[in-house]
Amino acid sequence: MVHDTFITNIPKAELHLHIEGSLEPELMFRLAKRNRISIPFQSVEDVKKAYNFNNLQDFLDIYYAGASVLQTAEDFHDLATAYFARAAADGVTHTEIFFDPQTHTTRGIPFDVVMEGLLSGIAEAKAQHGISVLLIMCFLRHLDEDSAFATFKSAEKWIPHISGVGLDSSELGHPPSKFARVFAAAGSAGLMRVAHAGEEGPPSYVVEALDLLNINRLDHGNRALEDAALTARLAREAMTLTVCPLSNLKLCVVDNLNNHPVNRMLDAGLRVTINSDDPAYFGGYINDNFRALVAAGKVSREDIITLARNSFLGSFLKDEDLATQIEALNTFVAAHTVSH
Ligand SMILES: Nc1ncnc2[nH]cnc12
Ligand SMILES: [Zn+2]
Repeated sequence: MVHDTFITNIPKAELHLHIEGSLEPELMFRLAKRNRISIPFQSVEDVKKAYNFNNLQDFLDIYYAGASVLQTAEDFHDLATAYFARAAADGVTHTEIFFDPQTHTTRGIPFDVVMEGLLSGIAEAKAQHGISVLLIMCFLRHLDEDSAFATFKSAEKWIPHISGVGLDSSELGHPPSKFARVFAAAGSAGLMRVAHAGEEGPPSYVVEALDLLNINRLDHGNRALEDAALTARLAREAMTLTVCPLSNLKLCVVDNLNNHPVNRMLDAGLRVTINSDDPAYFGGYINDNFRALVAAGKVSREDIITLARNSFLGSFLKDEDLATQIEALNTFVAAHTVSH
């Protein structure tokens, strides 16, 4: 396939990855057995057959059920290290992962157990793969503001280990405005802010995320394209969009990758990045997303370089670390440029 090894090896960051969405069926079975949890599937094939979704909610119902096998710090450690190994093999040198504390605390799993497991997984991955990792704690938008504030309170002692807050789960009917106050509190605590908006929700949700949540980065953002003034604003403000092509396909945000808006986004001057969202559920990790776009004729080799560069520019890396990552990318590109 065209650009295959180039995609594999180009240094890149992943900025939209739900760690719970990287739970592969094999690990789900292993953890179910280890923790004596019953899951409504007989086999790995059975699980994979269930991964047919008509919309975001269809997926979320299965995703939350799958997360029930995660019980101990060791489980979160194993989940995280499996993803980091896979990402490193895909040339990911930096990743900013989402985790959903409420998915676990509402089942009686303490916040501290989640953090201890993830942090030990991160330490191991840094040592083994040299990958750098930042953590983004997401609030579930189908739950209320009080629950988000309670989560934020539980996070207090862990704040030095958390880079930002995010907003995910069922978008329709749960506008960003619902979380304006908790995002303001997070901002005051020095945290960065991101939000899913415009995945299924209207362009007005993207405007709310910008104006009421003061986001530093927009997750998905597809439907922003329906509003020309909003698109121009996103380009002018150099807002990074974390776009997830295979997720969009699986959740019927697009009917076909030939109709994916990534090229229109690039043409509009948007700072687009490519990400896998929930790779265990959507049939591919980050490079599978790149490859699918190339196969659909959506992106060129030059675009791949732009997308990789955007992934670092849109990251929350600090100056010196950002410069190091960009330098490694430039070195790679220079070494892989055919001179005429
Ligand atoms: N794509 C997505 N949209 C909203 N919430 C999510 N949680 C996990 N994946 C998600
Ligand atoms: Zn997502």
